[in-house]
Amino acid sequence: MSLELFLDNWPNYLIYFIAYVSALSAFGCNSIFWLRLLTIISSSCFVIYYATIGTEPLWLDITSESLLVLVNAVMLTLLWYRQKSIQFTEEEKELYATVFARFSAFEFYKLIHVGHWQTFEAGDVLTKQGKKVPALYFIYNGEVDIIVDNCKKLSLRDGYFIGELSFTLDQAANADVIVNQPTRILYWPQAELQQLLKRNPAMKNALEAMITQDLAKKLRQD
Ligand SMILES: Nc1ncnc2c1ncn2[C@@H]1O[C@@H]2COP(=O)(O)O[C@H]2[C@H]1O
Repeated sequence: MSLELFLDNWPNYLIYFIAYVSALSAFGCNSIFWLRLLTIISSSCFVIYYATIGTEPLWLDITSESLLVLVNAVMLTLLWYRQKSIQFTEEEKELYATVFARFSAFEFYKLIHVGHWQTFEAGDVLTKQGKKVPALYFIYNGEVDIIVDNCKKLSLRDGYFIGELSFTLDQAANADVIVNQPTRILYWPQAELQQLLKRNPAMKNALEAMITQDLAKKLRQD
């Protein structure tokens, strides 16, 4: 390409460059929102490029790129509408903002949907050492005692998971866990949570990362 030709057409090449970089970035995105938005930007630029680069507009390319813009714009609108219609309680909003920020709003909604909120009273037993654990618990507000071989090892307060070991390793509980004051807990029955995570690999990764962080915090306490 001669310098003269390049200088004559530089706005077109710039548009092509933006389209190409946007498409590349879209392929590298984990977030469906950004993937769709970048695809819209990329395909819109390609439409302009194909409309202006030749002596005649390239109608076949313009049509296929326009369809990509249309499909992604519709899907993005649906995504926005779905996110907007999700309603969380005050407790759930706080949890989402502080602890479950790795999840998208819709993923968190699905997580909350299979979960149950309950206020446990002092003396309630969450897990029994050597017994199967029915659920994965998250302490929202309160305190529980961890008891191993009838000996209290420590107490855990807000922000800790309980039952994450048996959930991850599919084993019996390694401790009795007993609530020692009225404690607000969000819990997920193990089987239902496993099913949900099987259908949503991104959620599985996010929860595993949270459990890893939780275990690291617990190791520091020991
Ligand atoms: N040493 C410990 N420190 C913190 N938490 C513990 C400790 N031992 C047991 N737990 C918690 O008690 C739970 C008992 O059930 P899990 O073994 O599934 O998961 C265990 C942890 O959540």
